[in-house]
Amino acid sequence: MIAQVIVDVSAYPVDRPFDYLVPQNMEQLIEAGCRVKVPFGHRDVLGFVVGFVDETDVPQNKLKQVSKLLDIEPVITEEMLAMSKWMTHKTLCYEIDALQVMLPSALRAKYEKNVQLLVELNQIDPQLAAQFGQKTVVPYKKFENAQLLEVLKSSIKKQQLQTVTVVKQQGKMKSVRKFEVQDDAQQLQTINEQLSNRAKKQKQAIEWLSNHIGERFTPQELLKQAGISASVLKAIAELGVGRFIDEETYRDPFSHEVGHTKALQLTEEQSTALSDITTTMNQQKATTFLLHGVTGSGKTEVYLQAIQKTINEGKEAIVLVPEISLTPMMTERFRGRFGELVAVMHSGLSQGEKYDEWRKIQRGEVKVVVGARSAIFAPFTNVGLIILDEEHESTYKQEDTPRYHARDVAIWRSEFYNCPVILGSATPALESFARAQKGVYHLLSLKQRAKSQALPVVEIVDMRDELHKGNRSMFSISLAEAIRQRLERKEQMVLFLNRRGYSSFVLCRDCGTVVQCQNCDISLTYHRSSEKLRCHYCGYEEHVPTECPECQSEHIRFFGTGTQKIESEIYKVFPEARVIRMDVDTTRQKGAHERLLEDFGAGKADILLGTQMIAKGLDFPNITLVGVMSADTSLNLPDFRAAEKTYQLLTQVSGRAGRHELPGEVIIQTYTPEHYAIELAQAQIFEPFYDQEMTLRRRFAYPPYFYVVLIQISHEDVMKAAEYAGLASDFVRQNLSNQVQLIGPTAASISRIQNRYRYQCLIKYKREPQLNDVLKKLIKLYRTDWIKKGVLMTVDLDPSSF
Ligand SMILES: Nc1ncnc2c1ncn2[C@@H]1O[C@H](COP(=O)(O)OP(=O)(O)OP(=O)(O)O)[C@@H](O)[C@H]1O
Ligand SMILES: [Zn+2]
Ligand SMILES: [Zn+2]
Repeated sequence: MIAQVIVDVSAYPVDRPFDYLVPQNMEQLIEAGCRVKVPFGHRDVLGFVVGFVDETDVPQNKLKQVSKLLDIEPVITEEMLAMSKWMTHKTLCYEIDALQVMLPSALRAKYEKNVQLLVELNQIDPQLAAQFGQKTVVPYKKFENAQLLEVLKSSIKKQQLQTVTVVKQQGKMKSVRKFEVQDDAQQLQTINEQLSNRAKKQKQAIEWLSNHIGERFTPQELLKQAGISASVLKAIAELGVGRFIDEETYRDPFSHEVGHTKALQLTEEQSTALSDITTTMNQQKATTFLLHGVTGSGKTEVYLQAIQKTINEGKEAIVLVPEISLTPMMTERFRGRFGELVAVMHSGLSQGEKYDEWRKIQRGEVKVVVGARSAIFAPFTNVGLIILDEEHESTYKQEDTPRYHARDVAIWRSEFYNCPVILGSATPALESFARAQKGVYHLLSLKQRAKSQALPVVEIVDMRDELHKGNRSMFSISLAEAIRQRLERKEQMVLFLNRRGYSSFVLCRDCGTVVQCQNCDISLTYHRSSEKLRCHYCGYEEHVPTECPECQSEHIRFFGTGTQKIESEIYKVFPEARVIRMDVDTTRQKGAHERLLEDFGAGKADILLGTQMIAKGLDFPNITLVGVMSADTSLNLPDFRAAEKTYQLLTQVSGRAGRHELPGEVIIQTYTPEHYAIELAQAQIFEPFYDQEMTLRRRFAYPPYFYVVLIQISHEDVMKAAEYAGLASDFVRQNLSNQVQLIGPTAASISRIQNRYRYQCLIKYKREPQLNDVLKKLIKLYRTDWIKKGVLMTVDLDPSSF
């Protein structure tokens, strides 16, 4: 028996299956999709068994044996093996990368395998039973050493036993150091009385702590709440007032219970959409739906009821949400409906937690997975529905190899299972809407909000006028007035800071010029500590200018985009306001995201201030005002999708207002009110924006009219980078048809990153049957030759920006 193995070595000549002899004692155990260890060169490497052959061209004396079988049940299903072939072709990656991306990182890391007893000991094979003794979980190694793997495997098939894998956590369990006040009030009093009156601070501390017996605090909390310093704390701990402990912080991925929800009575539009979807389910037809519904139209309820049907039929559903914001609120809505049947997968989970969720999916213990991009690889084997919420989000595209788009994987899987895909959004990607227009996708529209509320009224404020009127504050007169009203009426509001693209930059308030790096096509970042502007890509620095390089105005200054700065400004202007700030700083801690939103939902603050992470998915009844501090920051990105992204963001964030009974209002502050993306976001109707943007895409030959491929070449030597970029583009030109538009080689929009010069060529094409083969040959050239000369090349068949 000969196994074909893809080995974990990313190098060109290795990107194919290798033949290995399967030792006799492994023949009954090994299956396609199992991981193995095989000798490669002078060492053992990890590999995946992808198939078996009877004969091989490898001469007998060169044929090596599989050294170790790592799984007796496959971790990669037949479906995934087929998918990895497709992905390798579609994204031009190594097959090993395609296989690895489908597995949780725990399966690539160190782990320990155990075998667990599921039935009474006397029900299983006596040889196996002997290994257990008094225990119910014993190391897998014991069975391996006793050469019992075949018996074990058949016993697992009968569900008498199961393998359980414990990830060896890198580093220790996470914990925080806390002070636990002892719980004997009497004793505290005694300690206090015995203390000399001179130890005033210690006495005060003990008195305060006497009201908190048995409670735990971090030293920081004690300092903040009771003014107890570290040294005082140490002293009283020695007296026996309490003790320091390490409290475990990571537990359940869900921080609390969720109440159960029932299916809502659907609106007419919702039920039409749902019935179109269920019809294709009944017909077992792979159909991709674009569910285009205005913000607050109740797309989620449509998802929930479609999933219910999927579960009723004994099938499974995959729900993707963008990593950035939806996870806590969204997962709650799914858990509220489907309870224990839901697994979650997002980057906030520890490696071990992720692996546990993955196992629940693999064992079929859950029926729904809600997760970020990589959850599209959930190892379900009877998928009945796949949903991509906010399908336009660029995070669905992986920017590293394998450069796959979750939407493409979803459609591939739906064809495998003959089930529907729902792409949902209020602001679909242009590509998706174009496909729906052409009938490739089936368009479903929700034009009304679920409770037939009006969309909020949007006002655009020209910040240049504000300055000319003498208002130097970061709040326009309109926005300040609107905030004041909400505070009076005790309604809630969202203040949104568009930080996509850059953090803090210098902007001329007269003409709107932003100071850019002289080497890179990117704005410079302001650094307060050194009072300098620095380029985050190439390191270029300059002093903050005193006048505008374009119009010589003196009104050029650091534009305070930091949320902290806005927060302190709010407190200055509205001292009574209660603010919750949500940005990378305040959400770093696990669970912080949920907690802040919960507090806001419970009315503990008037203003939710934040960045991208608050733009979507929020559904709070009391929000009646959304303020956008500066709309245009994302328009300056070197990206053909900059306008589209800005429009999407503004529409999404506007959609947070007035979703329930109270009407909503939106105020968008901008320095470029005349830009169509901003003007059209005011109306919140997608089609006019779509038409206008499509006109431009056609004129400049961008997607969706043309497909694009981006080839990037980098080298430490600028001449070499240019030279190889030239070779790459010549190669493409000579081998493809003359219908292709080739742009470049040019210096990349960010021309140097970390001392590597970057050149790029852009291929635009409509139909090019040879494309993949030609690119494969180019990659071969690179992997066999150029790479040795210090060149790095990447090929992206669907770049999201360039
Ligand atoms: N049929 C219905 N009857 C009553 N309320 C509904 C119905 N469908 C949805 N809702 C409610 O309307 C609100 C908006 O729905 P939902 O959040 O699902 O909209 P959405 O389209 O996903 O919005 P967005 O894209 O803006 O996040 C929610 O509070 C939801 O509970
Ligand atoms: Zn630079
Ligand atoms: Zn200027």
